[in-house]
Amino acid sequence: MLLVLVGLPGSGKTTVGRQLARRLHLPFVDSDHAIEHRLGCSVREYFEREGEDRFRDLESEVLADLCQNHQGVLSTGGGSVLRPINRERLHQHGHVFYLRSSPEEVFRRLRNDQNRPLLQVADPQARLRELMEKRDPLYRETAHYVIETGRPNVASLVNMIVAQLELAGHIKPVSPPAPADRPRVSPPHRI
Ligand SMILES: Nc1ncnc2c1ncn2[C@@H]1O[C@H](COP(=O)(O)OP(=O)(O)O)[C@@H](O)[C@H]1O
Ligand SMILES: O=C(O)C1=C[C@@H](OP(=O)(O)O)[C@@H](O)[C@H](O)C1
Ligand SMILES: [Mg+2]
Repeated sequence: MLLVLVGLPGSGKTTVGRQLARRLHLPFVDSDHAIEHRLGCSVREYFEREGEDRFRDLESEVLADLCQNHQGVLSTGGGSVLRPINRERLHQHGHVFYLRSSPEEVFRRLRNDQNRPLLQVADPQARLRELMEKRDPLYRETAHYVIETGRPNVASLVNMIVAQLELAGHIKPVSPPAPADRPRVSPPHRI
């Protein structure tokens, strides 16, 4: 089984994907990490040195390989949906979850992050709004499920994905998370 996460940079694909894999006892891979492993340098470095087209070529190759050979959770890079062939492959091989975040929310998270080459511009918030406008339909086209990442923390998002998979009959009901992974509930709501 292949579970795929797509969404804007900063929507939580890497973080949520890793926790989801841990929860379901599945192998985890992030396509950007696989690319970095092949290159021996960071995505940002390669992107800036060789340009976006070269990066997208490599990204397509790595995604094709992972769609064929990886079983478990696959967190993608935010631009994985740009090429139609990637969208088709991901949709066909995986159960795809779109972590849908607003540009404002993502901006708050990534304000001080220098690893996203597309956001190293004078007005990253405007850039994120452009990315959202262009990519939201592409994420939707690729995905089987849309998960709104508004308020929930990482553990709650993992729970939502697990619940969707159980409901669709793709996995058997899994045991509740270990205490450390459980979403925190503030005291007035504790039962
Ligand atoms: N649901 C969430 N709530 C709060 N912070 C989050 C959430 N998801 C991710 N983050 C934080 O946002 C940042 C970007 O997350 P990351 O997983 O790298 O996103 P992506 O892989 O989609 O670019 C990280 O610092 C991460 O800890
Ligand atoms: O949105 C994009 O085009 C990109 C997102 C990045 O991954 P994250 O979505 O994990 O930040 C990374 O693949 C590269 O910098 C390009
Ligand atoms: Mg990531």
